[in-house]
Amino acid sequence: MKIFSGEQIYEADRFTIEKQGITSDALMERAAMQIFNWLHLRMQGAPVKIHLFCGIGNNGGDGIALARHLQEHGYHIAVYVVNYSQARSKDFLINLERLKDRKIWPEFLDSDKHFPEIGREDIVVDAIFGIGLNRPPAPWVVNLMQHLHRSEAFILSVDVPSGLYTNKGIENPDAVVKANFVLSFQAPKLVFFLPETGVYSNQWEILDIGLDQEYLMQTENEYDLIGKNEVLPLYKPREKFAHKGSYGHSLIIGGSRGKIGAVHLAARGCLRVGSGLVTTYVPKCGLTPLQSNLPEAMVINDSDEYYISKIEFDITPKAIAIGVGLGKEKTTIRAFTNFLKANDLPLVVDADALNILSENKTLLKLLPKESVLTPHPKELERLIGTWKDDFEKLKKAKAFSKKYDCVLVIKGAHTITIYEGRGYINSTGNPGMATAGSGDVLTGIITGLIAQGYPSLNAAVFGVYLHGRAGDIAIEETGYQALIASAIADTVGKAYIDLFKMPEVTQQEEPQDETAK
Ligand SMILES: NC(=O)C1=CN([C@@H]2O[C@H](COP(=O)(O)OP(=O)(O)OC[C@H]3O[C@@H](n4cnc5c(N)ncnc54)[C@H](O)[C@@H]3O)[C@@H](O)[C@H]2O)[C@@H](O)CC1
Ligand SMILES: [K+]
Repeated sequence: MKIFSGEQIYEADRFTIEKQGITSDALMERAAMQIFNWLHLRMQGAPVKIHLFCGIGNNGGDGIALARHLQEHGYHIAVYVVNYSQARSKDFLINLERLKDRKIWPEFLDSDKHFPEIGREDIVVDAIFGIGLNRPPAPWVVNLMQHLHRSEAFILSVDVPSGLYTNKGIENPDAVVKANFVLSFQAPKLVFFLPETGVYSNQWEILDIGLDQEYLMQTENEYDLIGKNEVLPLYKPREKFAHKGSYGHSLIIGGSRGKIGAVHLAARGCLRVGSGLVTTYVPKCGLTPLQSNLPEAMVINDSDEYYISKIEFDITPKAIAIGVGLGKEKTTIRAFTNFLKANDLPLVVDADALNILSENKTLLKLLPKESVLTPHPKELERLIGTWKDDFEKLKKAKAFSKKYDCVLVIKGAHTITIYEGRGYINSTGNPGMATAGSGDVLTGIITGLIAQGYPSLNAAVFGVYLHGRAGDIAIEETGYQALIASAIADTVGKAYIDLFKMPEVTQQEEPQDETAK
């Protein structure tokens, strides 16, 4: 699913209005109607008090129009205009008049003197700011936001949690509404997926307000949200007359004393994702545990007992992973450097191999084209330097990926894969996956996909998706806390099967009513 910038959404808005020959007010009416339908379907007329806090721009206009529909259906509402500016939008004013025509008189708030009482069981609709926020909210508006939070009422934000910018980070964490649910128009917003801003939109859903499909299809976007529909075209089916050699030989180099498990987990993910053959390259101490616990994997031994000291092998793998459990012994750094100088096979670089690269940046130039690097946030910081907010992080990550022609997989709640100036945001996974070895499994999965002939970028995007989906399926049995990395690897099969499951049929929403009287 495409993610658009704020400007692109405004442009889509203008384009739609012109092409469909409608007014901007009609578009606002669609938006309000969609939110109303969503709420009405769930509330079924329940006598819960709904407090609507509406700004003076179009986000506020959406809220005011929603208030009218709620009132017409007998809901118990209270409407407030958060009067932070006199520059009211045209469509806000049109809807305010419609409200007054129905004898609904909003309360105007313009200081922190009289904030309304809100019960814990009430619902708050946050339509204070939308994607038009362009400067910090006034202090009294920040206080109002805190008042909303203190009420502990359920907060439903319209389009975005008020106070979030679409193109920069947060200046004051108190100046953003923490939404329980966000109903966003037409396309998800990038801020929902970034670690600093994503926490303000706990759950979200997209409402289709009929923006022009042609515009949406043709507009080049920088970020995509990756779900089943996006990965299905990447999937390579197995051939009837294939043999294990057809699906590639993966080599996993890593491990050190006490960290052989990391190699085991990577190899396990690699096997489960379908690599035809998997060989591990480990210090001598890794031989017995690997051979006894993972008989499907072959083992090549380093000459050193406890550390990788020389990387030499006489096989020709189709993909190599390096770094899991590797450690940073001097002898290992030397071996890694020599390996990089000689190697031209596709690489997946993780963990200590990334740390060695960060400390010896000249080595980065030795990476083969389209190598996949899989840093977690701390490893990323060591590679690209610090950042002031997530937007700057993405900018720096793109520049790094361009400079070294590598696919950068930024691991997190929503892992983002960066390549050629674009970002692919993963939608699968859960907090249970923040567990030891989960990243090793991912490294193995991506390597196994490259070995099977997937281009690096596809392997990264698809691998991250499968890894997250496996975690999502696995927690159905284990819950978050008890999920361990080997279970993620062992559930990759179910994640594959799940790719071809039809979505369950959801309840039909009520038909739209676009008549604004
Ligand atoms: N195509 C779409 O997506 C549609 C968007 N609509 C709504 O329109 C919203 C955008 O509306 P607007 O552009 O009017 O902007 P907002 O309603 O987000 O903001 C209100 C206005 O206040 C001003 N402002 C910004 N920051 C301020 C601050 N800190 N203090 C005081 N004033 C400030 C700005 O000039 C801005 O235009 C969307 O988020 C959405 O809710 C809908 O009405 C329907 C169509
Ligand atoms: K809002």
